[in-house]
Amino acid sequence: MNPVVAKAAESETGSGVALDVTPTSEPVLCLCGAAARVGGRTLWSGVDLEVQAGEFVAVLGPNGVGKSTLVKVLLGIVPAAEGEIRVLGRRPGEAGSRVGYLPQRRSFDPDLRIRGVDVVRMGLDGDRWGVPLPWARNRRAQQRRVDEVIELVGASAYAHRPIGQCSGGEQQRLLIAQALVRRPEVLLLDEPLDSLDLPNQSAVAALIGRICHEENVAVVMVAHDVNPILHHLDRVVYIAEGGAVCGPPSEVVNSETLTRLYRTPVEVLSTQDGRLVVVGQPEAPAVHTNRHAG
Ligand SMILES: Nc1ncnc2c1ncn2[C@@H]1O[C@H](COP(=O)(O)OP(=O)(O)OP(=O)(O)O)[C@@H](O)[C@H]1O
Repeated sequence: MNPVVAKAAESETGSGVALDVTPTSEPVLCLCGAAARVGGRTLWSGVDLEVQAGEFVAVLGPNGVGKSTLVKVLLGIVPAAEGEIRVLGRRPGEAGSRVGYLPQRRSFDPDLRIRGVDVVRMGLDGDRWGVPLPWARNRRAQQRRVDEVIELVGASAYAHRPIGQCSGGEQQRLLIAQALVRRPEVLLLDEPLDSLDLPNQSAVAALIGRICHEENVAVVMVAHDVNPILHHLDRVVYIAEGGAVCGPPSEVVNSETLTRLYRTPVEVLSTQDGRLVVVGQPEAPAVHTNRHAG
């Protein structure tokens, strides 16, 4: 269930057996025997997970099982009921801007005049109510970073338009830019593909995969549908009433494991190009309540 972190290779020497320990980096996220309880109810327990820098991990499972709660536990918004949680070697909530967060999607009012570039900038100075830092040198550096991250997510063409006039996919890229603007080492994304059409789902999934692997950012992403992200993923965490399973997609995303976890027949098919397709996975509801706030 838990990925192997420490690797020790035994090598024969003339006088006996020596331990040649291969150095491995510290995991950026670590849950050990973690449990979450809300409203007096245990949502999940016994969750073991380690995430390394540059790994893309999806949190999957049916509605209401506690996927967003897992993200909130990592953020320190919801305290873990049991177990040990470390985020960049510290307790949840203590790593500050080293952790980027994109909450579950809220749509922007079409009449909202604030520009995409301003929304991205709020990732830098939102805690100061968008009032820029006074020093000109800092302002220039901030502007450069805002431009850079907008370029990174491919939003330059529309970043100066009012965000309410941008499409759902464009808004989502700008929000990802906002979450990235402080160069986080960990990015926590709560259903960033929700309510996007299929081409946008795969474009945004590819963007997140690229940021994760090229910028060495550890990404934990809550998702309902594994298909758009499957071929970018390093690991998945499946939570269901039957428990939680962590592992590489091929070990977790298979008919037997998912049928057991979902307690309903789920079939995983393999396409000619080696991609997995999940069929029969319980659908997300058409309407989401806004209980993710806070
Ligand atoms: N503060 C709270 N008090 C009581 N119950 C809560 C609280 N927050 C969440 N819950 C409940 O905990 C359960 C898990 O919620 P969570 O949002 O983590 O699930 P989820 O797997 O992300 O769901 P979805 O797929 O529908 O987004 C839900 O039944 C929810 O109603």
